Amino acid sequence: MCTVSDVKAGGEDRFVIGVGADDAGFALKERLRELLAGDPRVAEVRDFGVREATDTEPYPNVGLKVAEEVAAGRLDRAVLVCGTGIGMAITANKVPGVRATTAHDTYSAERSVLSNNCQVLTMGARVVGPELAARILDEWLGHRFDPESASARKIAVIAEYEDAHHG
Ligand SMILES: O=C[C@H](O)[C@H](O)COP(=O)(O)O
Repeated sequence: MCTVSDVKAGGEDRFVIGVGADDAGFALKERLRELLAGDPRVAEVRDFGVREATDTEPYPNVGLKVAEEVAAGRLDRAVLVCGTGIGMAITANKVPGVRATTAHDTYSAERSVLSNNCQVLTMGARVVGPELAARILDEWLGHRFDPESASARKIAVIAEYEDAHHG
């Protein structure tokens, strides 16, 4: 499995993005996966399942698998979908170094990157419709965190706590 750094080493600046869902989020994940596959800002999409709407794999199993890939540097970002997005966010945030957020509007999607440097976006298929979800995804792909920004020192507090308590 090539790592993100391998992709980046080739001068590739586009995202390597993982997607995952549970049965409640399967259909929306499939739609977002297709959008990502056709987006010029995305180099590769890796699908961590579920692969059918009848697969009742608990969402934490999928969320942890994807979040660990982000933490390991094998994914730049990830999109996780469940019924509300909440369970996937709670799950992904258990992995040290991962910042996941649920966003059901474009402003939150923008600030999740620019203020919070979130690598993981979660959405709830029972909360947001497919067209708005597509808009939110498009907004999210359009921003990159600025490590020189004023937000960086605030995020550093989170990282320092993690290192001190989970390092
Ligand atoms: O956050 C949890 C998700 O919304 C999941 O899809 C539904 O979980 P539940 O079946 O425990 O309500």
